[in-house]
Amino acid sequence: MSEVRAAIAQARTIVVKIGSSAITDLDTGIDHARLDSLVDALEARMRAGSDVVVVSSGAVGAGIAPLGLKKRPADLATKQAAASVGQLKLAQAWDASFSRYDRTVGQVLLTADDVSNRAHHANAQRTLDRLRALHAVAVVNENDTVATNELRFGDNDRLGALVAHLTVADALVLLSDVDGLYTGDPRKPGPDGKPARLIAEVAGPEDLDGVIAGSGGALGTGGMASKLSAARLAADSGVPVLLAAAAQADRALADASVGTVFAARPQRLSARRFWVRHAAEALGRLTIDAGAVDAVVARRRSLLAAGVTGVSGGFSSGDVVELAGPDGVVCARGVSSYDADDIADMAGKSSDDLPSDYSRPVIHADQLVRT
Ligand SMILES: Nc1ncnc2c1ncn2[C@@H]1O[C@H](COP(=O)(O)OP(=O)(O)O)[C@@H](O)[C@H]1O
Ligand SMILES: N[C@@H](CCC(=O)OP(=O)(O)O)C(=O)O
Repeated sequence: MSEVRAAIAQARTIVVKIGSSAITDLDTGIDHARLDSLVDALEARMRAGSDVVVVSSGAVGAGIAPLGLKKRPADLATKQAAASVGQLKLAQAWDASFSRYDRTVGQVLLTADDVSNRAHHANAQRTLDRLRALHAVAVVNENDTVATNELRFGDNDRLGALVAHLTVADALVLLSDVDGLYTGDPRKPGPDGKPARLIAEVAGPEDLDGVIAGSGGALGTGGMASKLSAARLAADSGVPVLLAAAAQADRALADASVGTVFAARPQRLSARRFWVRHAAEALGRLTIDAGAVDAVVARRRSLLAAGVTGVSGGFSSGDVVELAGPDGVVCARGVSSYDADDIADMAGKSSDDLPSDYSRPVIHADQLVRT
């Protein structure tokens, strides 16, 4: 067995994210039989000594049938109404299923701000830790009914990876309706007419060359692209990932012998750099010239005012901003040393031409993370 599979099989704390398609059905809502067999596998893993945190999608999926809707709603208000009906049913279903084992369940609904704001972050972390200490299973989802389009996690694969970071988990398991990562969408033939192939292990980004990450099913949100970016996020925090079918949850959780595994980077990013790169909301953008892109990306230098060509957003010093090159492509994120208005005045000026109050770099190298 590969080292990555062994690490996942032996992980002490494990976050298991379950996709909508694994536990809900458009016509009938929650599939209780499938949920029960998932809980059987989760309970077995807990009895073997692991702490498990569940990230469960399915609120919108579970609300569709009770509201008499025919398909996953596209507009925000109906999606939120469906989530409000469905989340109640989902939490009840998890509770009922775990109660077969006398196991207590706690519902944790997070908004993006709970993770991007460092003070709230500590709060969410404490709640998850305390539930774990009290031997209750946390069932986490996005607080869909209050989240707006601008401030969302985007999808629960990302939420799963962020929760893995928050709980300093040793592994993240993504359970879906597909049994792993394929070279292309397994529902379609590849560009060469041949069927897509399952990839057993992704050691690094080079193994993803040529892979086509397609969209999801009728109930899923992000499709394969969101799973790949969640795997990258988890890798940055030192957490290996297993992507497998929910129907194979027993094997996925018992010995990680199915699906696709993604290796973690050998050294996890520090909590601060992880926050700058992945968790914080960028409150503005600095456009920088080609020389500054080279300094920041290739030479890992601080960003000086001379290389800034444009400023957007109403951010303050201490906020996270994106850096984009002349082509508009974001190349880094960092913590700004100044307010947006000050940078607009400083832009393009060399350090010698700036008053002494403005002698610090716009973003210090220690506060910059390449994307
Ligand atoms: N390269 C790929 N490998 C595997 N599945 C893929 C790929 N491209 C697209 N898919 C589709 O992504 C779907 C899973 O995404 P999604 O529906 O969002 O799942 P979930 O609800 O579990 O989050 C699969 O059903 C599969 O058809
Ligand atoms: N928070 C949403 C889930 C969004 C989502 O990412 O769904 P999925 O792609 O099925 O994991 C819900 O509970 O319906």
